[in-house]
Amino acid sequence: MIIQTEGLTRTFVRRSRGVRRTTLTAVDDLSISIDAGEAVGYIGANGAGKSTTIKMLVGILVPTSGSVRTCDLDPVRRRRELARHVGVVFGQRSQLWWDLPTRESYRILAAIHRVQGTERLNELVSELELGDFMDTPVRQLSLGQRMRAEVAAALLHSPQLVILDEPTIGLDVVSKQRLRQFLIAERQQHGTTLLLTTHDMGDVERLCDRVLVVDHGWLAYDGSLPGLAASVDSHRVLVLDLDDAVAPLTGIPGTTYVGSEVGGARQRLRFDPEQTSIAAVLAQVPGLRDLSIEEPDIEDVVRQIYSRDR
Ligand SMILES: Nc1ncnc2c1ncn2[C@@H]1O[C@H](COP(=O)(O)OP(=O)(O)OP(=O)(O)O)[C@@H](O)[C@H]1O
Repeated sequence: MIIQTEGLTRTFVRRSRGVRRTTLTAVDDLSISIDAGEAVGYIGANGAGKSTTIKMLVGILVPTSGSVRTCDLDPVRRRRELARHVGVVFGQRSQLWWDLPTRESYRILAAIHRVQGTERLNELVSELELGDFMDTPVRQLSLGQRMRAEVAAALLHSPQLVILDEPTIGLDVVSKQRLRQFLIAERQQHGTTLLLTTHDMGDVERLCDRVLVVDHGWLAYDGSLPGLAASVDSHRVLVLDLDDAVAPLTGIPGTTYVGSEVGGARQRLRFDPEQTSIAAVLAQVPGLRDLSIEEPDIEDVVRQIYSRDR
């Protein structure tokens, strides 16, 4: 097991107007297990408790109660040893030296982590396409270049676990794609475990085979991405193209009429796969020319989970 938490909880005491104290539970009784080689998306609204969890996983923050083990170590007591097994990328914060040429940061990091030889660095430079700006000071890099450089910095010591906090924030489509492809390949080649927080559902769809949703500090969902869609009211929608414009197709069992276009020649019906089958619905549709199915939009699904009351 790479990450194991049991009842992990962290509270913060806040003073309002200097006198009254309120206690905020940022992470609430979190129990999760993540196996070696998994790729897990950790998602939740702003302030849901994602960063607080990550800080406890890497030993920056001490839990109020409960237990946590990362790479089989107690992160607070064995923080330095843990750093050898974990790479962390914080989208907003840099671990590179701003005024030095990019390559110098790698030289320093290689010394800190006692990385022998240049084989790993060469691999990262080639796969993340860093070659063109290795001699450029970090502060002059574009956001996309810098993010790739950050990922290389976090992975230079070949960590077992890579934690990425908003790795694709602000990146253009091509840079996002490149970074995602790199992470997929890194995981395949080295069996690296990935844990990423993101507000970009594309990251989760492309990179993760498991998703954890945290809501006000507690775990609202743990499972696959398709399962997440099924866990809320997210029925699929049948889009029917008909030979002729007809009156709204209301009243087909197991379906709800959503709307029509082209004067009624295209109609949308929401259906619940547990109540009816597509075949049964189509048997009642006159003059069907074409058909498509709209899957639930994952952003909508997540929005519904966030807005759900506890
Ligand atoms: N050092 C602190 N002192 C007091 N409250 C804190 C502290 N750190 C975090 N919090 C509070 O704990 C809650 C969880 O914060 P956290 O940063 O973990 O959320 P997050 O899910 O990472 O949010 P975001 O998506 O905005 O990064 C928030 O209400 C935040 O204000």
